[in-house]
Amino acid sequence: MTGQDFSPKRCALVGGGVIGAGWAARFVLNGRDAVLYDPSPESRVRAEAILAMARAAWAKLLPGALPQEGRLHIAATLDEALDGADFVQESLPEIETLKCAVLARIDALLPAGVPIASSTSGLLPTRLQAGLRHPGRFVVGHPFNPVYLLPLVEICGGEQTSAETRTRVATFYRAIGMQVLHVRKEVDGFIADRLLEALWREGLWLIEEGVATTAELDDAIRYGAGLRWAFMGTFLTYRLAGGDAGMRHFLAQFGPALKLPWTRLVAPELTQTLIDRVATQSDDQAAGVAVRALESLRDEALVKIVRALATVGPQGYGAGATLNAFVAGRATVRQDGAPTGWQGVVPPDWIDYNGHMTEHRYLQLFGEATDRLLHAIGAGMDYVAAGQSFYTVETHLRHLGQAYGGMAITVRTRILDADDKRLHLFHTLTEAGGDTPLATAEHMLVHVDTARGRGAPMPGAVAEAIALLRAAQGGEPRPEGAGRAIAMPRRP
Ligand SMILES: NC(=O)C1=CN([C@@H]2O[C@H](COP(=O)(O)OP(=O)(O)OC[C@H]3O[C@@H](n4cnc5c(N)ncnc54)[C@H](O)[C@@H]3O)[C@@H](O)[C@H]2O)C=CC1
Ligand SMILES: C[N+](C)(C)CC(=O)CC(=O)[O-]
Repeated sequence: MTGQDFSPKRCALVGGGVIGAGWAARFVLNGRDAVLYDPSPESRVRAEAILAMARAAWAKLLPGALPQEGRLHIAATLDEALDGADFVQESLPEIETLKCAVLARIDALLPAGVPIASSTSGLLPTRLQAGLRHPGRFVVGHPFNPVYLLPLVEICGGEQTSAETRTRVATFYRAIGMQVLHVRKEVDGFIADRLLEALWREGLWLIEEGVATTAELDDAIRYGAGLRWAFMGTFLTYRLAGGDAGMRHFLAQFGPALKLPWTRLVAPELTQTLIDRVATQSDDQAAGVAVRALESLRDEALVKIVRALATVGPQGYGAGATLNAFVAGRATVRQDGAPTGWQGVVPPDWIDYNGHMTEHRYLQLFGEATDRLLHAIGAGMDYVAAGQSFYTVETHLRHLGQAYGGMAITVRTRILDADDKRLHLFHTLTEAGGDTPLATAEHMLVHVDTARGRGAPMPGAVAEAIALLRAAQGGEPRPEGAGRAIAMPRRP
């Protein structure tokens, strides 16, 4: 067994604070049932509030590709949460003794094959798994806040973690849109938190020394390095800072500064004076804006950054590439031969001054529906990277009704015709569950050898996939409106 087909349906969450509730939202939005246990009386309200925020963010992050939601259930006991669970994500407070005690109970209650992942920010998995009867199924899956939007998750196994557990958990995280970073060697704080903590230590020292305030430290990041970190990180950025000679010149020029006493990297003592100073500066910085409002600002910015990165280069870049791969991976073929088309909710910023979905969004979502069909016939991003693609050469769009903000809509795609170089598609947009077309789009696509920049016959596998889809759609009548041209109505 390789673990590459691991796809849990019922996920237990143990601990439902910031991180546990964030995981629950990601699971639910990916069609998994999330059963959360947290003795805090606030856990239900918090989990529902975080799910509502996550739902709003995903509607903007993935318009058209929203999966069918799973259910969120709040369990009264740990036993109830674990009953029938096929995956467990532990997000208890960062206290090793507490985690070990609860993990031992989880281990005792669960069948041996169910993986258990811990969200710990830096505790060593070898220590957390030491008291378990089945330590091989335990692994660290360290996420980043907000879990429902940031794709990164670090996977770190302990000495007894099985290779199968790592693969299974990584497979599952990828399937729910995450970017897995395997930590090669067990180390306190893993990779990302060691970097974040170094910055945080230095920041606290600068505050104690009176060099900068919390707001100034944040400005030093968000107007500069933070912008480039979103897509290149430190090392690729520094390669570019080395000019044409790249990293070698960078190291030669700036390496000697490593010997200078620039950074302290030693956290100052958290005295009451320092705590008060940091907290007061943070209150001033927030200027009375509530945490919820800051969270919604953060989510809006993250969604826009990731969507922008999805349009960089042929396949998207950084987190944008992860998003594209996630969306493409969701495109499958239904039993009736139709690719699972675009489905989602019309976001509020798609509405124009007439109160309807604005014109160019129709073309966007019909274009995305075309991309899903191309993925389904084996002509997705890998295909494009390998030098072949389909170009749209003609489009006819009809507006027959109105889509409004918040309306759940779907696009269904038909292959009308195909030959060795051409693909003739017809998309129909309806309200979800309805039959009345609100808009249709007819496209002619040509198969292209992109390196030579000219039309070329499709490879056999793609032609076969098209033939299979057409055969499956064979019984359906030709859609009304197919082949129509724009013309003035005939006058009597
Ligand atoms: N907050 C963050 O930015 C991040 C935290 N983490 C890690 O995630 C874990 C959880 O952290 P947060 O969610 O921030 O903490 P939190 O304090 O927001 O939530 C912890 C929750 O655990 C619950 N709890 C306590 N004892 C319990 C028990 N016996 N059974 C079930 N629930 C219990 C508490 O009621 C609380 O709601 C920690 O290991 C932390 O290091 C990981 C990534 C980021
Ligand atoms: C502060 N923290 C160590 C809990 C942070 C993380 O673990 C990751 C994050 O979200 O920054």
